[in-house]
Amino acid sequence: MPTHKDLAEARNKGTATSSGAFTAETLIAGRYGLGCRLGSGNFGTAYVVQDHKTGEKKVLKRINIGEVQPNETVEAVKEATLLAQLDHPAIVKYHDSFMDVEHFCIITEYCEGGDLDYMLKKLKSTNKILDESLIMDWFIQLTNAVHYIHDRKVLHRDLKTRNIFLKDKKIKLGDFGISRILVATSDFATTFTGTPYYMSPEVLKHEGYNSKSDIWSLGAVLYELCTCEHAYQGQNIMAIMYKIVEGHPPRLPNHFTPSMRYLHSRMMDKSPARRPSAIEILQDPCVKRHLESHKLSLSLVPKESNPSEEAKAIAQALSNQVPSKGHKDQNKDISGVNRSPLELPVNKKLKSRDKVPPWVKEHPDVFVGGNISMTAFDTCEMKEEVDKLDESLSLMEVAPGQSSEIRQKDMNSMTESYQPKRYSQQLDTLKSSSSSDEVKYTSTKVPGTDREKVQQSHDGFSLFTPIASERRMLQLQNDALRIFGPDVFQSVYRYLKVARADGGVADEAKVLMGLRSITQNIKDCFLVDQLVFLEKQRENSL
Ligand SMILES: Nc1ncnc2c1ncn2[C@@H]1O[C@H](COP(=O)(O)OP(=O)(O)OP(=O)(O)O)[C@@H](O)[C@H]1O
Repeated sequence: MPTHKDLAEARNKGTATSSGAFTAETLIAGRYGLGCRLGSGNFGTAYVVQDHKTGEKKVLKRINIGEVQPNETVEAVKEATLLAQLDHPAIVKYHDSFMDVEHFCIITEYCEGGDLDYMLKKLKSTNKILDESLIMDWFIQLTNAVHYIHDRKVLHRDLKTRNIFLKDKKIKLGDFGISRILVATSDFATTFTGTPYYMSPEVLKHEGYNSKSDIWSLGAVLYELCTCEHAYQGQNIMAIMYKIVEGHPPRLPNHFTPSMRYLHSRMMDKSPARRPSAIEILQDPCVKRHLESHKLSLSLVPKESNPSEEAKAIAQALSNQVPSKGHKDQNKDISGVNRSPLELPVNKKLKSRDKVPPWVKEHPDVFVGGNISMTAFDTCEMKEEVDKLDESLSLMEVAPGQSSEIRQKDMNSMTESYQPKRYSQQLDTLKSSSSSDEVKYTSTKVPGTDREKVQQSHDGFSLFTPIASERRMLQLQNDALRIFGPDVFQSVYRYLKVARADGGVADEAKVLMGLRSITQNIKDCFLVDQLVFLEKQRENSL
């Protein structure tokens, strides 16, 4: 099957790829002729299809969901229908969705220019960068799209250059809502999918996703447009996560105008409250100046339809859907923004391997989600990274004495022993405090003290609580205990606690060597690594 690159090359040469021809035998849903494979992502495979009704080229995303319950199918299609209501020139149009045996299929607009990630990598390889004026054009189109969805109380949640496409030299924000449909059912999993490069500090700390988290990601995309580099670099995913949460946000290089650099610095402010909203960005002097100088003011900012009516319709449709058991407030994002009640159990394969550990069975009230699932983040990207590190490590020549010296030193300095933590008390408090959608303030008990911490929604749009973080820690703890057993888990935990004590900047090769001395199952050590990371964030916040 030809890839996107083959397609692009064929396009440039004005030829068709051999398997790019549409054939009658592969007519899908009685309407779409299967064409070239564009590529595969975390959840499925994308193809170019030809719509036999309209003659247009479109994209088919085929997601293997295994066996689903009929009601889940209905919910998925309902959700997709709602997303189809979004209509904006800078958003990839969502046309259709249907079930095809074990696949959930989504039909979207085709963007022949490919994605920005691919384009920027190509630019980088030829040592080129984009012109500031073009960057501003694209950035404004993107912000416009983000403003459009936020206006309708919908979050993107997965803004990244791989989800931004080019069509007729215009920007299209794509995979819109795909992440809403594709992530596993557990609500906390939704904050931890995909690549970490664009994730805001609050998302990585599981403090909640809100509209300002999309703005952070938009800032990371702007950085990439300006430099052809990710905003954060690191040896592996954990290193990147620590940098995002504990380091200083990156700044645009000096050759960009001060006003643009300043705007970008506000978008990547670690405090969500201080980040501008999408409309504030569009009103920023730097944006206005660009629009004026290019006489683009009206053409770039589309005429609004009736956002509040549309938002109401979307909210209404979502609230008609039955939330999953145990998720009273599941339909509402903590920011009050619509989120899918569906967050469909698409990742059946991943979920099925996760058996509920006895500890959870004994405490069903604690485990609100009722199921345990690894997210795409855990299973795909992180493991890919570990594989890469594993490969590079196996090629490294290490003097035998060296690793044992590290092990001995690190092990000797370990004093903390792992006590299985029970998060139930905090969760009970939090559950009751989060039951109302109108809550603007919430108080939580600080573990181990009789103090109460009051948290406040910073702009009336979002409410940060540590619920998701607590749940995530519980999930990680149980998963790791189940996989490693108590003894190995304890050793891995103690080792990583020391290794990450300095902010996660330890030499990853050394860390891996140390872990190898404890277990051969390096991949799953990252469950413990995440647990240590979240515990550290919690300690820092107390
Ligand atoms: N609407 C579209 N128009 C043109 N190409 C597309 C479109 N949607 C996806 N593609 C291409 O199809 C390929 C697979 O995309 P897909 O969205 O399935 O995964 P991804 O974006 O690479 O990863 P992820 O799972 O993280 O979203 C990518 O090369 C992408 O550029």
